[in-house]
Amino acid sequence: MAILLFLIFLLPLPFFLFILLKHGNHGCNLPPSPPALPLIGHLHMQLFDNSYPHVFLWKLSQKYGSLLYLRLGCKPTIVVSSAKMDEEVLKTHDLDFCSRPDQRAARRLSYNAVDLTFTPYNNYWREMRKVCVVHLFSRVQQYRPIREDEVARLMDKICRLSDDSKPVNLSETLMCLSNTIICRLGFGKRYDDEGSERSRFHGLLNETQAMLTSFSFSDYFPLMGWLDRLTGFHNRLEKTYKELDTFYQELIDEHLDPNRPKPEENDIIDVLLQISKDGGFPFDLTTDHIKAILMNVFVAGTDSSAATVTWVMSFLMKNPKYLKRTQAEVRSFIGKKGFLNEDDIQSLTYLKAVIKETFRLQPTTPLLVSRETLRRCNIGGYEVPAKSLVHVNAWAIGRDPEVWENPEEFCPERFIGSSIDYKGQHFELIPFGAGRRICPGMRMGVATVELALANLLYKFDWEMPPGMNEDDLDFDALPGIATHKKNDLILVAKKIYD
Ligand code: HEM
Repeated sequence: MAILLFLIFLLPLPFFLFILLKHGNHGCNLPPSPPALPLIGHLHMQLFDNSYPHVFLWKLSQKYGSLLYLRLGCKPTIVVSSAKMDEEVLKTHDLDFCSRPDQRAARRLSYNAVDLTFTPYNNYWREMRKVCVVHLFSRVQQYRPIREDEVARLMDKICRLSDDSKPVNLSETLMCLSNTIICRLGFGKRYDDEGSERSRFHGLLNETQAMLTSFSFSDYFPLMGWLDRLTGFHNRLEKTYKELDTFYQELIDEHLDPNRPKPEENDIIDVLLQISKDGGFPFDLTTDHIKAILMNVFVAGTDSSAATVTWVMSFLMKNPKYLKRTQAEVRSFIGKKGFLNEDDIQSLTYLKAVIKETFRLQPTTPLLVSRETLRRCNIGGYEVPAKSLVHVNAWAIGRDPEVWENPEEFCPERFIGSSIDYKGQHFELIPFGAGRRICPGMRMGVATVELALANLLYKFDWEMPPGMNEDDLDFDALPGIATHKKNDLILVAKKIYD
């Protein structure tokens, strides 16, 4: 089968050569690049390297520089790996770099890019971003009761496990927490922990993430898109699309049911249906648009916060000195409170420093900040072709030796008294990206991370399961859009008071 595929792949060789010549160097001064193979360019390199994509690209940048050129099939690709270069790309030249690549799975699952995340930069994106920021992402405070209620329920669940001397699978419980928060604020539903609807949602989310990160021939060899049918990519994508579409349609139908009780707080579907009814959007806001935005909120909003809290807990367990210090700060409320709310958290400067340090160090896929150049431009003395795929490697930037002292160390103190934050003004720390496309859900994401983490440390002491110690903690990551820990983080919680 593999040989057959390879032969089929070689058939349109003349077309390829034509395209390569068309997209070739043509004497332009491209950034440094490793040697490439004919046709596939550098696509094979990742295949034969066992490292994670962020580590693999970082290693290449150490050899070729912080602005690196790769050719992935027919797609010119730029990799950015230093604070200085990402400032060039995300600030100085943001307008040239603020589009998104047209990728097959993303296009299909976003109803032909009528969403916010996968839409190219144009007037439509600007209007869509405005509507989403004003009506959805600014509602951080309105959704505060949902976050506080869900974190309180999580604490109760961990208390019960602690009473029964059972270990806590933090990776799993934190995923459940952020899924539940998104389901409640997205479509006003709270699924049972073990119910079939929850596993349906979870399964759909995993499949969507898998499709968005799977290899498709059409993304790198536009004339070979038909090979996606032979590899099974096409059928899998269509199946995922149909299942997701049915899921969204059921939710929208429930919201349109005149007998539905009026909710206390409008969820995202309510808000979008209202905008569509009022005509408050310069383009038609159809059901497809609403479904596409829901996909963005699910994909971007669920895993990332859960993954971050799990990484923070892993780093703290590995570094007990910092765990104790964070707990000491959080526990200044003892005797006054049973639960820390979002007001209490504002004063927790050390906890915030720990979160920043985790953002700097946690494994992050370079896919997260994936852009496309709108036009040909000059960066750092090099030319970047129009329609280049751009990967900004936030993880590599977090260890840029020009800005970080001892970049390998976990040291939250580096942020105490420092003005550096992750809000898009400091290009050495960009977990949420920067510039026009910066994550609009940052405040929502951070609110969940801070609240969950503060209460986990406030209410419990944490230990490794019996027979294990901190040397058994690993920091292996899973590939995906949000980078999760490969092995679940399982710890024992000890209640510090009743
Ligand atoms: C810890 C949590 C989160 C992290 C680390 C994160 C990270 C990111 C990053 C790196 C980008 C790409 C930015 C760029 O290209 O410059 C992004 C975009 C985006 N994020 Fe987040 N995010 C988080 C939470 C959320 C949440 C909670 C939501 C929604 C409820 C959300 C919605 C989005 C959307 C819609 C975009 C695309 C924006 C556009 O293209 O205009 N994110 N996020």
